[in-house]
Amino acid sequence: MKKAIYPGSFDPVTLGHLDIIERSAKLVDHLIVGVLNNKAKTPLFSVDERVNMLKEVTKHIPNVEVLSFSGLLVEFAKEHEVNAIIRGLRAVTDFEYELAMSQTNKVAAPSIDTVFLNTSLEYAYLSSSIVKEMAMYHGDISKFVPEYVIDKVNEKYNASNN
Ligand SMILES: O=C(O)c1ccc2[nH]nc(Br)c2c1
Repeated sequence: MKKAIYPGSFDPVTLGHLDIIERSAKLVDHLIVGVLNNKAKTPLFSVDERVNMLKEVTKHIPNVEVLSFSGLLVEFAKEHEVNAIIRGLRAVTDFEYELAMSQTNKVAAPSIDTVFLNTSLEYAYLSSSIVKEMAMYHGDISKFVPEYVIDKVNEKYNASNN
């Protein structure tokens, strides 16, 4: 059984992330979407909120499981006996960091390879940070995130403006 993990912060999940998830799920028997609970950062959404949004927007994909994790990705990957870590590459600028991370992870877990998927061109510019910046200034984010996520993001900024 081929298992992979697609890790990220997903703060919030974007259409770019969902594109990678849908395509990755076709490549393996089971895909874990791993939501990083990074205590060093202050995300807009709690880890539970991010997990719940991902569960909702991936419920149409039967072989996808959404889990959160703290600490090292490779330890979580070993614990779940995955064969591969999947990462999306939007542009050349992503590659330097991703290459360093994949090489580090390979040393830490030689049995686990990192597999890169090119982000679809329509989402190559997209990031969670851009979505949050647009929403902060009440821009239209409907082309950037799944429909279920639109209101969740806007509520965060409408609440903070009151
Ligand atoms: O949203 C982000 O910050 C982010 C970062 C890096 C990324 N690579 N592929 C995708 Br989709 C992607 C998204």
